[in-house]
Amino acid sequence: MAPLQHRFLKACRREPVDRIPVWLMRQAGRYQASYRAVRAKVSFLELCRSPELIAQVTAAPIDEHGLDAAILFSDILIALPAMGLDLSFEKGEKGKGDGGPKIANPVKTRADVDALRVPEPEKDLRYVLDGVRAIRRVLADRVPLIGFVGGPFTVASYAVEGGSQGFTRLKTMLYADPRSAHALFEKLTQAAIVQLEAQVAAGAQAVQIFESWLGELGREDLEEFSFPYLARIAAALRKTGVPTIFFATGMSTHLAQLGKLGYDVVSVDWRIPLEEARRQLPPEVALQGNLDSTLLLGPKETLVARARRLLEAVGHQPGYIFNLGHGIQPPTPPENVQALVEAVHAFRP
Ligand SMILES: Cc1c2[nH]c(c1CCC(=O)O)Cc1[nH]c(c(CCC(=O)O)c1C)Cc1[nH]c(c(CCC(=O)O)c1C)Cc1[nH]c(c(C)c1CCC(=O)O)C2
Repeated sequence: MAPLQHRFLKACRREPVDRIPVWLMRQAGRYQASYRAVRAKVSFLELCRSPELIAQVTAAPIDEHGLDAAILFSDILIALPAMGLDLSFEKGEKGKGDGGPKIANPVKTRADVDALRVPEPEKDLRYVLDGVRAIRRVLADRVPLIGFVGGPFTVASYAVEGGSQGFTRLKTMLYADPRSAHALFEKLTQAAIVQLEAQVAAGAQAVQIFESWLGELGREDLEEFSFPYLARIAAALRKTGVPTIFFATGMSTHLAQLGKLGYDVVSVDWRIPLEEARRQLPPEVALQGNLDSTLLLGPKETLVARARRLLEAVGHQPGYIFNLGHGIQPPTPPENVQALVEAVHAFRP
């Protein structure tokens, strides 16, 4: 199929589609036996640094479940080592859940911020871009490839806290040392732009910004510390010509503002009825979301009924991409992913 005619790209541009496109955040991951088999042999970072394995795990959910878009297998923290931060992923301890990211030398002072380097993607992150090129070869235009980076606030939360341990240090920096916070967001904005430009140049056909934890901020802080940077990323990406998707959680109270940042698609979480999100976003912005990922744990009948409700609510208007409100949870039965994709494709827009 001609690449621009894929239903996912058409929906991003708010053109009519034959079926509602569906892809799922974390569609390549631990709920799949094929992914667990790869991870039994290599660490998470080794996986992220191998172009061949990146292509293999990115394509697996397309082959296994018939999803309408692939998402680059990587991580929002992948550029931090090149920027000067010592990143590792801890192995999950038995009974303590999964291992999370850890940064041994988190950003604390203005000097730490100034020492951060903006990465040079073709040099520092060559394996990501070789991964993008390898995925395009493996996919052979069956479905489009989505590239991504983390949003400045979400990446900063790991860089400053040293891992997944809340937001107090970063938020304290906003109030106690706003100039350093701005300098940090400025660096992360530049890093986001150069990475996404390089991913598009290597073959990514759409891009998504994962700003997962932005819902931590209130309106005043969003206006000062986040929206200007997000708008700059959107403006830079517009020049690349590929559709742009903005994703965050906990942001349902700010949809009118998010709709003005310049992204083609806004992805919303499960906290807001989808038809309400549709009314609050400007008509020129497409909508993605918003099934609660817990529904994928079952029962299947409830999952399918809830998916149909979303489709009936917004699927008859152009500009809708079916997705979850956040990532797939590792205990998800693969047959439920299959049932969900079939239910979305059975709907007539
Ligand atoms: C916050 C965040 C991270 N990474 C990401 C986010 C934003 C999205 C979100 O909110 O979930 C983004 C991400 N991480 C991963 C992808 C791949 C693409 C996809 O399939 O969606 C994407 C888009 C792989 C991954 N990234 C990670 C895994 C699990 C690693 C493993 O195999 O053990 C995967 C598949 C590890 C990771 N990476 C991160 C954390 C906190 C963790 C540990 C928690 C966890 O295990 O889920 C940082």
